[in-house]
Parts: sequence; C-alpha cells; structure tokens
Amino acid sequence: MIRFHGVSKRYDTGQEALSRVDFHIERGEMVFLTGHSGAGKSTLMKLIMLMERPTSGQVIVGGRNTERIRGNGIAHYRRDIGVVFQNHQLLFDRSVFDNVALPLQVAGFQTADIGRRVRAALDKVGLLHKEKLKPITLSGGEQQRVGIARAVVNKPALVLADEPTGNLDPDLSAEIMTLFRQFNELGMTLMIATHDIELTQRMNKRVMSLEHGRVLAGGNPS
Ligand SMILES: Nc1ncnc2c1ncn2[C@@H]1O[C@H](COP(=O)(O)OP(=O)(O)OP(=O)(O)O)[C@@H](O)[C@H]1O
Repeated sequence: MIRFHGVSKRYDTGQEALSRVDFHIERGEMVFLTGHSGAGKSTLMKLIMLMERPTSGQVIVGGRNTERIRGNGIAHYRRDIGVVFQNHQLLFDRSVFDNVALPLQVAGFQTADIGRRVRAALDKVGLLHKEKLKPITLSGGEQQRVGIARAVVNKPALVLADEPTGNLDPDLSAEIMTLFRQFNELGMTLMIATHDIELTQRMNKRVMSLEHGRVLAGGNPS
C-alpha cells in the first residue's frame, strides 16, 4: 500500500526532516509511527498526502509513483485517503452531519447517497444521535470521533492519523484506538502517528519508529 524508497526531505530552511527512509506497509495493515518530537512523523505523512514532496527518493502509494501525480490528479488521489488530526479541524459553524458530509459533497455525491453514508459513518463512531448538534457542544472525545467519521465516510483505502489521541485521557484514547481497529478489521490500511508508547504496546500492532529522520525499527511487515 505504501512504499518509501530512499526518501529524504530537506526543507527550504536546510532542515533535513527525513534521511534515506525505506519502509513498506502492506494493504490491510495497521501500523503505529512513533518517535521524539521533530523525528519526522508529520513530514512522512505530508509526503503521502502530497502536501510536501521529497527532495530525493520515491514515495509509492497504492502502486502509483506519487511523483507523477500532479495538478488535478492530486485532489483525485487524496479522495482515497482519510486524514485525522489531533485538533479535529472541524467547522464549528456547521452541524456534526455537515462536517462529516463535507468530503462527499466535494466529491460530488448525490444528496440521498450523502445522507445514507454520513449516517452509516456516524453510527460506526456512536454519534448518530448527535448529528444535528454543533461540534462546539461536544466533548473532546466526541469531536475526535466526528473527525474520524469524516475521515472514513468516503470509505478510503488508507487512513492517516497524526496524534489522534494527543489531547485525550487514557480511556478516551483507548476508545479511539478500538474504533481504528474496527476500521482496520473492515480492510482499511491505517498509519497512526503517536507519542503514546503504552497505547501502542496494548494494541499489539506493528510499531515503526523514527529517530532524527531515520527509520530505527519496524520498517517492514514481520
Ligand atoms: N515546513 C517546515 N519548514 C521547515 N522545517 C520543518 C517544516 N516542517 C517540519 N520541519 C522540521 O522538520 C523536522 C521534522 O518535523 P516533523 O513535524 O515532521 O516531526 P514530528 O516527528 O512530526 O514532530 P512532532 O511529534 O513534534 O509533531 C523538525 O526539525 C521540524 O522543525
């Protein structure tokens, strides 16, 4: 699903965020990405999202060399990737329903189809009864679940989550991880960046660790 071949990323500031990174994630895997602050986790995910481009090396996603994905192709490519952030990035003047519907509207789905899919996603994260509320009235854990529903509503093959439990207490973090595991069991490939080593140990999934822009361990399926 994702292959990095000798990927380096140097920002314009001269900072080398990734240095000759090689790894492979198979379709259907759930992999944690860990490492100290500044190790390069977000940069690695931005390269997969085509928000940044490598200075050298190849990023292959779903069998496609992303170097060749340009212009209009980028939006199309991103439709098959769900993204979850630590700070939700929800629209606070829209309802829960509208927030989750957003990716489907952008992709041009029919209204009836949108309703069906949004409710299915909200049901999976246990928030069907809150579809009319504004996100501001929800707890942090609920807001994060809205963010997750939005990330998966399009049934993407790949979900990237950057510190999805960063602001949550241990019980809520475990709940979010259970959700991710359920999506993984449905066949989605997941990559989850986290500082929470204890949480990753409990999940019993592959852990890939970065240190100063290099893969320290766990770069390949066991
Ligand atoms: N846009 C940018 N311009 C310049 N340097 C950057 C940029 N983004 C990240 N960096 C630098 O690249 C390195 C890797 O940053 P990155 O955000 O990928 O790390 P991270 O492992 O996600 O860290 P954290 O856990 O703190 O989010 C850091 O030294 C950071 O300062």
